[in-house]
Amino acid sequence: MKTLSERTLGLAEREALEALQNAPVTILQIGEGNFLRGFVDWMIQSCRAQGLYAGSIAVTQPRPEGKAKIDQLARQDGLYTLVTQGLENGAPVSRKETIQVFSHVFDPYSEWARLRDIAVSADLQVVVSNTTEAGIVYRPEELTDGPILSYPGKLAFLLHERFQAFQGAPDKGLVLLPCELLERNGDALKQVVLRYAEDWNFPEAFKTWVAEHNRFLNSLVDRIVTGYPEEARAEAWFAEWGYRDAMLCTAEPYHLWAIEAEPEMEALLPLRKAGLNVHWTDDLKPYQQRKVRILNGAHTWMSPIGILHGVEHVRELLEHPVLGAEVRRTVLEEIVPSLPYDAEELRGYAASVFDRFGNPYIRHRLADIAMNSISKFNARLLPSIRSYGESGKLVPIGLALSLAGLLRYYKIEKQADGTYAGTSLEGLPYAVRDDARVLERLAGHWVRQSSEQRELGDVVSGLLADAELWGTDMSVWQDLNQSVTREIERMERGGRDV
Ligand SMILES: NC(=O)c1ccc[n+]([C@@H]2O[C@H](COP(=O)([O-])OP(=O)(O)OC[C@H]3O[C@@H](n4cnc5c(N)ncnc54)[C@H](O)[C@@H]3O)[C@@H](O)[C@H]2O)c1
Ligand SMILES: O=P(O)(O)OC[C@@H](O)[C@@H](O)[C@H](O)[C@H](O)CO
Repeated sequence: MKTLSERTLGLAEREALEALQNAPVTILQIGEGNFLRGFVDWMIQSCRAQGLYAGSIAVTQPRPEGKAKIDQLARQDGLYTLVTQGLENGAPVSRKETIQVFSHVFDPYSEWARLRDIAVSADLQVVVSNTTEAGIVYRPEELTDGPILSYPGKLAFLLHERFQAFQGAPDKGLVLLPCELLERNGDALKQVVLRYAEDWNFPEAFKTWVAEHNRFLNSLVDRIVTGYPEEARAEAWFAEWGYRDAMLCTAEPYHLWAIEAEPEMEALLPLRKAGLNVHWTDDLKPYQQRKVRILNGAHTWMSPIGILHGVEHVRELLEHPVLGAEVRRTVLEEIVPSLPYDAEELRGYAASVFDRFGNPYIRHRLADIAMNSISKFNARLLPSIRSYGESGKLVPIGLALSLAGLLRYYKIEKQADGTYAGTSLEGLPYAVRDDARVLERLAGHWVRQSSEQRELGDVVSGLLADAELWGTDMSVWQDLNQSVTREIERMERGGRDV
């Protein structure tokens, strides 16, 4: 069977592809991952299909490891299939689209000059990225003629080239739209870019141009993009379509992009005009807190606990007689009251989130969500716990249970191959993926339980007091040590799962 490429397209699609390949590159995309392909690229496709957008996207991967995917996408002439499945206004929908938005697909490490040429082109207007939360970080790097390794470093270098090419012209600044799930992601990116500019002794005039004539927009993205489906489902689709697609991506119908900028930005990106659920807003915070604390908080509540109980997917957990009810109750009775917004509206949002989690067409693996759970816990659940702890109130049981589940999940040991693994409540091993220093630290806490024969309560207090992990000392919050210890003991006895 053939693989999706220009050759598998019909005549009209082939003509559209030719037009795309000749379109100006108005957007540079740093990131070949599932999320951008199931969200931003699909939105640009929608604008183009309605004749609202004439530009095209050049896409590169942010780090050397992404080369295989970029090469595959290039072999497919930049084409991939997006299947959107789920409930829309209560009715099932299943849409298949061939996304055609990429006019250039290349590896920036072997084609650095090509990336530079795009960065200094007068056509370029926007840079979008998604490099995970780990991508927007400062790591000291030597200034060379390129390639620059990190994403913010690349951006600092490329903006400097652009600044020089246009002699700092105010109207040649770019709009930067990072999609990483970091609070105020635009501000974070700008800060790191300016730090590289400082390190590399770029002139003050450049830093002023970056700060004043480039727009680093803060935004909040919301869509569950589950990437390549299970093998059997993919194979069934390929048989039906008559071609294979290694870049196939799946997503839910729901989407929201809240962007802190004035609605006039539509002149650049006509997203609302295209009928997309995009909100230009002057205050992102309510969107951010609502989504991260409710949707992502529920995900991070259920992943460690679910894995410990042998549950594999989000929907399966929601259907679990004990855990499903408990996660709903925790969100509605503990997380919602901890947020400073209209409770009715928040409950409505939570209900829509549970509907999305119950989407029968997508299987969202808890093991995928569980990656980097410590930083996720800190961003998603800890703020709710803190709002009780710091006001001297008892941390309610569902939130204490989330912490108990997390700590028990990270009861890990280093394996011969350098990876870390834990053991589920049923005695089955599972792999734990997180930052190397975090894993070492957590394994260290737990190893003391056996080597020094310490009580579980002592290990839990040591863990809660470890501000290196949480950025705060949680052991000072009323009775939290006791309730977390009690929940771990109860879990070990199978107490909540009968
Ligand atoms: N998938 C979703 O449902 C979803 C929804 C909203 C937000 N997000 C955000 O998108 C991010 C990526 O999700 P995805 O589904 O596209 O995953 P993915 O694995 O398909 O893509 C990850 C991307 O990040 C890059 N990357 C990974 N680690 C990096 C690092 N240390 N430095 C630079 N680049 C790095 C990879 O090269 C790749 O481009 C998530 O971390 C999350 O913040 C995902
Ligand atoms: O993508 P991650 O790994 O940062 O987080 C896993 C999920 O919580 C996340 O992808 C949500 O599905 C998404 O944020 C929904 O918009």
